[in-house]
Amino acid sequence: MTTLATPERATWRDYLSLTKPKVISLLLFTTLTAMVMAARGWPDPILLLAVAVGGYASAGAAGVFNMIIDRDIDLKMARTATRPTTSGKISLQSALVFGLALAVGSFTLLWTVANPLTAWLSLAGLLTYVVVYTLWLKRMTWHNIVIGGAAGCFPPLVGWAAVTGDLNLFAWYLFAIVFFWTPVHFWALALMIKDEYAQVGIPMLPVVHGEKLTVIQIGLYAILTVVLSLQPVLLREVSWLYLLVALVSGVLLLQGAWKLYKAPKVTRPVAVGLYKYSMLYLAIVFLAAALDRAVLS
Ligand code: HEM
Ligand SMILES: CC(C)=CCC/C(C)=C/CC/C(C)=C/COP(=O)(O)OP(=O)(O)O
Repeated sequence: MTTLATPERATWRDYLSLTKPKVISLLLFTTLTAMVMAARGWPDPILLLAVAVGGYASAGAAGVFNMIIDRDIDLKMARTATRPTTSGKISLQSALVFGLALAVGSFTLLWTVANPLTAWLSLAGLLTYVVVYTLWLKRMTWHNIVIGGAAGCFPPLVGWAAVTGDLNLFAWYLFAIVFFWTPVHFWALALMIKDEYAQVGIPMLPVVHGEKLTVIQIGLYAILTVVLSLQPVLLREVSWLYLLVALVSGVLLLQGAWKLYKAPKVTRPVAVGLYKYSMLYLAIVFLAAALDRAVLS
């Protein structure tokens, strides 16, 4: 007698993995620290909680839609091959319902507890990631990261708008810091997995123009990131504490990029080092700005 294999049931962990929780942890960190910067101290705890939940749900929905759209290429890359959308553990329909529920829930929560601007900014981040990056540019041009990377710059605007109901020049500087940081973060990683991208035909910079040009671009974007990160000091939005931290962590970022440039050949430890440090760098800069504005002003 033959027994029919029953498909493995998806658990809550599978659904959680669709939201890319590790990536969201840093996105959300930029949102919550931007709230502290805007409030110059602790924001209202109910607002903080609503923005944390709404921000997670919005970025999570973006991750779900990305995994639905990209399941053909995700299946062929070792890093992404076991995602529930590629293994079939979560059906397309279930993923779609989950993503839509997160997106609608997030928009409603942010609109009602924060304000309409916050809800719209969050939706703009989601749409930039899904439509501009995933659907439009990712498979078309190596500029995908620079232009599509704007998606990841919305979280600090979301946090700022939730507290103030508005945006100012300083909030846009936070956007710009993440904007110029993203290519450093992503291309350092792309250097290590360029063969996988080449295999599935994704035109990431190291695949299209090689390692040397990628390393030069990483250096230029690292310089722009550090220069931009110092501008809020000139605007007197932050003071000596932030200046000190941004300078030291910025020098370390530049050092990482320089090490990559000087190496005769890109080696995994150097690229991994910069990739990992890039994430610490962003967290440190945002934390320093939040502390500076909360404690020193
Ligand atoms: C277009 C923009 C971006 C692209 C294409 C990108 C791409 C990636 C990729 C492919 C990974 C590897 C994930 C894995 O190992 O499965 C990664 C990791 C990560 N990214 Fe990004 N990223 C972008 C922007 C951002 C932004 C704006 C943030 C946060 C502010 C961020 C935070 C992270 C974190 C925290 C990780 C580590 C996740 C882990 O350890 O598994 N990324 N990114
Ligand atoms: C405010 C708001 C909702 C903002 C959303 C911002 C957002 C979700 C940014 C995500 C960045 C990211 C993980 C890109 C990787 O995509 P990939 O397709 O290149 O990576 P993969 O190969 O791991 O799927």
